[in-house]
Amino acid sequence: MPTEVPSSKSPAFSAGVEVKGPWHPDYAEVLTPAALDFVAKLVRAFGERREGLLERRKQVQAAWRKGERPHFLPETKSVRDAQWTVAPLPPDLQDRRVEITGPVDRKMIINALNSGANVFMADFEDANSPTWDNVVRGQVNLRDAVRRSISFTGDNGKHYALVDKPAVLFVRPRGWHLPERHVEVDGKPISGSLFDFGLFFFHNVREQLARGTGPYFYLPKMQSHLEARLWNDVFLMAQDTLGIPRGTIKATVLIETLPAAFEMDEILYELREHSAGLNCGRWDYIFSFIKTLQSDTSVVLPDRGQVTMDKAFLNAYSQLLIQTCHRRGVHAMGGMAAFIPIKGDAAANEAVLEKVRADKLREVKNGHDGTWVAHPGLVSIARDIFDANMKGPNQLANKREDVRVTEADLLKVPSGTRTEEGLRHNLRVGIQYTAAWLGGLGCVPLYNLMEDAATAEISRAQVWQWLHHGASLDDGRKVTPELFQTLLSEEMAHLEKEGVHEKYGREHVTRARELFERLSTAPAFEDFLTLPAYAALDANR
Ligand SMILES: CC(=O)SCCNC(=O)CCNC(=O)[C@H](O)C(C)(C)COP(=O)(O)OP(=O)(O)OC[C@H]1O[C@@H](n2cnc3c(N)ncnc32)[C@H](O)[C@@H]1OP(=O)(O)O
Ligand SMILES: O=CC(=O)O
Repeated sequence: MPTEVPSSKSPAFSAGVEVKGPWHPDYAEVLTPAALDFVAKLVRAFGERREGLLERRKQVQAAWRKGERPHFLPETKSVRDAQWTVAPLPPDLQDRRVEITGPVDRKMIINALNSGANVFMADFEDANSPTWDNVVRGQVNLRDAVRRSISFTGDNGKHYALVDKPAVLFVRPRGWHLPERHVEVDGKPISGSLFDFGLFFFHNVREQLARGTGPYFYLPKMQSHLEARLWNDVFLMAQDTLGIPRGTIKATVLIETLPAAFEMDEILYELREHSAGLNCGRWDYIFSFIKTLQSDTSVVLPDRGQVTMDKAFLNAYSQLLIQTCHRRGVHAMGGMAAFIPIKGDAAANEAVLEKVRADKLREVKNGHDGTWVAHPGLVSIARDIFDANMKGPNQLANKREDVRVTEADLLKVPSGTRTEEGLRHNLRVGIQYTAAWLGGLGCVPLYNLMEDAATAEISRAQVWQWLHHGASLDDGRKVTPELFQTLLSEEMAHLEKEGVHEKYGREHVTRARELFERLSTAPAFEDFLTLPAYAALDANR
């Protein structure tokens, strides 16, 4: 949680490097002049290219709006057809059967590293609200975690420290679209990705190598292999600058946008010296499916709860991901079941665990090499399924040559119903999550599900889509602005009764409602919820 930020002076940074955020003495551990020089070097080398790629996203989206569709690229056919494999992986990345994820909160980092999972992915992206304090303190926490000196004592006196064999650490920096406005280089806010990656790499790479592990990353929300090429070039410069051998960094790319699913080979190829495979980021993928095909009236999805991994388009993408990774000799990671344990209701809890088991069983049988869980209470559930069905450390030998996935398979619109309750659920979840996020919490339990930026994006994108296309509900009514306003008022009253205003702060709920309403009713689809939300986030925290 954010802590009070006393005012004290920051050190002098090099010319052109400015820290705009409030200063706390604890930050001095990571916001050193040398570390920020390193980040600034990356920003100066790659900032413009990043901006160009973000501009390219806009142009490509404009073409999709006019009816073009993502497709396998003719110009990279030779990459897809050729025989090549990615560089071998270090020993501690051979077996990744269970990975836990979570925000960069100090207590949660310790809990996750101690959870018994093979890997912990510390998340500056979907599970983190990027307040200044969260992102800097997150770096302090990870620095201490890498050195195994991290500890924490809760208000209740409970003390937390690391076990002897913690999980292997991965870090997910923010996606290319997100800025870090509290640091400027040459008068411009910098990239959140380069800030998160650069600081972590600078402070920890040597310590990690000395401890027999390495700098491992998850790379989110990429839309093309050109964006992967940018990451690869960042890695090369980062390693060269610190005198670290090329290929030391390993990164797993989340395939969590629809266009990226058409460029999986190409993404692995760009990163082949640094690749640690691909992961099915299913929640963002569903969001991206809506976003990419936003203007197509025939692509109006059913209730969020019905868009499950057995739907044809999701099944096709996960099978193609497994086939692609195994052909290239690298791990194909499964995704996140959003279920979390239910307290105080044994039967409901068992039902949830059964759903998680079924999800993990589907993944391991398809050939995934590991999977994600959102909560320590699910580690053993996922492990038992993978232990029983995956005999070696991974399934790289299972080439899945039987898989045939076409462009049409990846674009197949899922069938199902749209209901008033589905619409209400999206309103409740979208507004509550945004309120929590504005208060500094990037991941919250809502109605027995883990909700983070990716799942909230689905909720708000669906509301926009249903309104924009005047979608029909199962009872024959159309989703009109009037119906939206009626349900929104009722749901706000419902949230008040549930105590949400007290829990997340009245001001945050009010701002979340305003934001949600504006994005839902806007004529044009907003690319990311977190961009306008970042503008609404208190810059002094
Ligand atoms: C779509 C995607 O991008 S997925 C990746 C991003 N999402 C995530 O990483 C989800 C991470 N999960 C979470 O943040 C949490 O599980 C939540 C917010 C959903 C629920 O958290 P809580 O309400 O605290 O759950 P609960 O009360 O059951 O937690 C019990 C204990 O487990 C800990 N815990 C829960 N989830 C995690 C986690 N993912 N990592 C570490 N510790 C955790 C809690 O801190 C708590 O610890 P304590 O008993 O020592 O106080
Ligand atoms: O980041 C993961 C996802 O499912 O989205």
